[in-house]
Amino acid sequence: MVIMDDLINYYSFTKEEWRHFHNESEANLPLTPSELKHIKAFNDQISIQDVADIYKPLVHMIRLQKNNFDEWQTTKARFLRKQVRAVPFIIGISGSVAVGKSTTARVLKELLTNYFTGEHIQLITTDGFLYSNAELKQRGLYNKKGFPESYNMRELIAFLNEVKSGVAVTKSPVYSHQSYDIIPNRYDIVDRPDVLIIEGINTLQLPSNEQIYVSDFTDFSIYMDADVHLIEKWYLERFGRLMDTAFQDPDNYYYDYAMGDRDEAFAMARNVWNTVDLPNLKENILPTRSRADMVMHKTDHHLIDRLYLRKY
Ligand SMILES: Nc1ncnc2c1ncn2[C@@H]1O[C@H](COP(=O)(O)OP(=O)(O)OP(=O)(O)O)[C@@H](O)[C@H]1O
Ligand SMILES: CC(C)(CO)[C@@H](O)C(=O)NCCC(=O)O
Repeated sequence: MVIMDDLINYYSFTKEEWRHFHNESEANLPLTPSELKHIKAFNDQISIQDVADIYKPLVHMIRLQKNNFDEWQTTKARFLRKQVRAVPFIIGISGSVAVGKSTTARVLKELLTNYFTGEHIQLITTDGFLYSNAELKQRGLYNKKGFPESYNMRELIAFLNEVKSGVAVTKSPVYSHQSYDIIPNRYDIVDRPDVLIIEGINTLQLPSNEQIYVSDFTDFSIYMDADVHLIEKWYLERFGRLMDTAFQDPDNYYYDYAMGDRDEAFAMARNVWNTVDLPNLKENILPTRSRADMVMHKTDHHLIDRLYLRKY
């Protein structure tokens, strides 16, 4: 297997090296109590040291990149004698199921909202573009949820095209982990954001039947990476936590498992990991890693130990 250090087109940094890449004024800005509260509210296990060491320089770098992006959009519009308009900057976050994409996406949203004063930052997940369970069953894909063919990529790309084109009120369908299905007629509204973060296992994929890809719309892409055995551990740990919380709700898809034998429930979860999520990681997600602008590598306790930044 190719490891990232082998790739000649990436800079590789330890956490210690990376944390020095900041702009002095921002580095001195402490995390505000309200930011800390928000971050802890959605994940009380996250390392706040990582938020300071990793995400603050990252947010500063994204600021510089977005400034460049805005300038080029203006220059290009003037060259083409078109009206200058704000074009959303889109950040894609990819990686395995349970590697921590949602957590990273939410931390980033929180920090961007605080540091990009006055700008409108939105976050969506590609989960909403999965086919419904009924449709998946009809297509013989029910046991392939998360695989490239289980998503309506055409709809996802049309959505991103509308967002980039400046269409007001674009609709992103909603997936529920509670019902394990798409919620009919429910949408998240994306309304001309300055930055849109799009999180999902397929944000770096190249579907074979499309001419245009999600990555054609992203301006910065991040791949969350970790050893597969650790990711499996996190998957099962999360399952255990959900067994004690969300699955206790009679409307939850996994309610019967939460009420039944615990070992049996874990055997089922292990089986889903081994037959769906792990093969998907190996066949369809990991091969997209070398297309990312940045790879964040995590180790025990979700701590980030290395970062890779594309040189060119
Ligand atoms: N930085 C972190 N610190 C501590 N725990 C974390 C961190 N990131 C993620 N986790 C935990 O790891 C598990 C998976 O994280 P998360 O739900 O963010 O993953 P995901 O990649 O979005 O997964 P999925 O694709 O299944 O939605 C969760 O239980 C989450 O609480
Ligand atoms: C919705 C996805 C595909 C991606 O977030 C994932 O969380 C999922 O449900 N995978 C299917 C197998 C499983 O339940 O883990």
